[in-house]
Amino acid sequence: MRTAYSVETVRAAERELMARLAEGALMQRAAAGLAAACADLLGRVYGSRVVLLVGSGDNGGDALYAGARLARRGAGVTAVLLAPERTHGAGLAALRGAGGTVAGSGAAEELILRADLVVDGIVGIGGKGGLRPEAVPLAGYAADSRAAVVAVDLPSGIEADTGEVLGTAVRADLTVTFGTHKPGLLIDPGREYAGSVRLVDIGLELPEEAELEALQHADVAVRLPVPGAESDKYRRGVVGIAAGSARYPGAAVLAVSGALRGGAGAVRYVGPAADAVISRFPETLVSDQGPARAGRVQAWVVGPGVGDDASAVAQVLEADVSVLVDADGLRLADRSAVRARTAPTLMTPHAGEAAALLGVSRESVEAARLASARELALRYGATVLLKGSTTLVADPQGGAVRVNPTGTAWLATAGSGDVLSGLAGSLLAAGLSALDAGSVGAYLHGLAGRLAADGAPLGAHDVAAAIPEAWRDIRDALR
Ligand SMILES: NC(=O)C1=CN([C@@H]2O[C@H](COP(=O)(O)OP(=O)(O)OC[C@H]3O[C@@H](n4cnc5c(N)ncnc54)[C@H](OP(=O)(O)O)[C@@H]3O)[C@@H](O)[C@H]2O)[C@@H](O)CC1
Ligand SMILES: Nc1ncnc2c1ncn2[C@@H]1O[C@H](COP(=O)(O)OP(=O)(O)O)[C@@H](O)[C@H]1O
Ligand SMILES: [K+]
Repeated sequence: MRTAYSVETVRAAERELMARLAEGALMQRAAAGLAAACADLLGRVYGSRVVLLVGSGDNGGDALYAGARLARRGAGVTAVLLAPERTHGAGLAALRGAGGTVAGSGAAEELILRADLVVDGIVGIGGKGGLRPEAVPLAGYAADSRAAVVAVDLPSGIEADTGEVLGTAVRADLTVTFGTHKPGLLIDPGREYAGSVRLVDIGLELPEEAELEALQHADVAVRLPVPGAESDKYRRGVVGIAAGSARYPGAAVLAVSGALRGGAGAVRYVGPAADAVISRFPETLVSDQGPARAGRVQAWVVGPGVGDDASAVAQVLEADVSVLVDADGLRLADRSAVRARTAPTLMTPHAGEAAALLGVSRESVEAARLASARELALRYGATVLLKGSTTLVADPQGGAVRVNPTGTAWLATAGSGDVLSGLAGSLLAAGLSALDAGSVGAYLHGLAGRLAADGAPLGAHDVAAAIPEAWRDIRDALR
């Protein structure tokens, strides 16, 4: 499991550790890791041109000490100081002692454009409210330069706790982060600015419960439902799909296609698209009765393409089994009916649907994904899977939010959300908790999307077809 902790938690762990270590030891650990990562990226350190962007805090101190290490290995290192009178003194002395130089901000543009490597030490976890005006041009020069850009701890200008980007931020090829990932490195839009992320262990002792968790292959593998010798189709779980309409029969077909590959023993379809479903997937059990009379299931999926069938949504919400609500179902679901449920509920909005439920703009959900997912979970008393470039899954009772690391923008294609709803619903029917079904479903779906796309456009049905390959890839992690 990859985890991320809030700034407050990092600060507390840092204080606790610093009390036991010699002064400056922690910064030396950070700087050593940073310098090693820069050297790896440069390939050849000797003779390379390195520019340090140095702010007024310890983030700038890290950059200066790392710069000193690179200068001792023969790099030409120049520091651009944003606040010369408040620069980390010992760090600056170390750089100068190693042969590094300091340039005024007037020389910054030319230096950065000619550099091989730019080290962004403008601001780290002490930053708030986006880049200050004096730092904005430097981010622009770094973006225009052919130099590799390495961010110290996090790209300056992204909010460490949320991934929000207020105005301009530095775009990094690599972020070298200390002690733990910060939430903003895993959640868009911040994640996009971070490039690849390298974690340097500086010995922080962190609490059990993280702010954010990203499942990895091994974590998913142990959660995948696998039939045993005693299994039969009913014991594996039956998932009911209430989806589709005369206008949108395809949504039903796609949700069923995901459900058939999600580990349930049987898929029961209820709705007006039974002919389309059966002709594509003859193994589906179909019913033309409403969900309340369709026969037993262990979990329901309701919503994809149902149009205005509020009755199907209301019937499903009354069922005493796990329920996944998606798409039209989100619009039609009565909030008090969702809140009154005692069995688990998983809601799967994209940013636009989440915005409508919260009564805010889509842009504000996209800018503050973590807060939006948490707020929705609280309001509805349901687990919320917020879809998009970094899919998040939040439980209503709090705890670590799961962030999905496997997505690909190729998944932004009509109907791929329907496949996800069937898939995650199937995992619910197989017995996973709402948090696990959502996060394991998103992980499989993202990986299937990557495998199916392989760098080229795909259709939603391709994602469903690639789920078994994704599943096998994950299972192999246990071998
Ligand atoms: N925690 C750890 O375990 C370890 C932490 N370490 C390192 O320390 C870093 C944290 O250092 P930090 O606390 O000194 O804060 P930092 O990020 O340098 O920024 C504060 C300074 O920036 C300024 N400033 C603020 N906002 C700004 C903005 N928007 N745009 C521009 N400037 C802005 C602000 O100015 P002021 O408000 O005072 O005018 C203040 O002077 C951390 O990220 C990591 O790199 C490692 O060395 C070892 C282990
Ligand atoms: N930029 C993106 N990067 C990664 N995944 C994305 C991106 N955009 C959308 N997705 C994923 O694609 C799927 C789209 O679902 P949804 O918006 O419900 O579309 P539809 O209603 O057409 O099925 C979701 O799983 C979502 O997380
Ligand atoms: K930084």
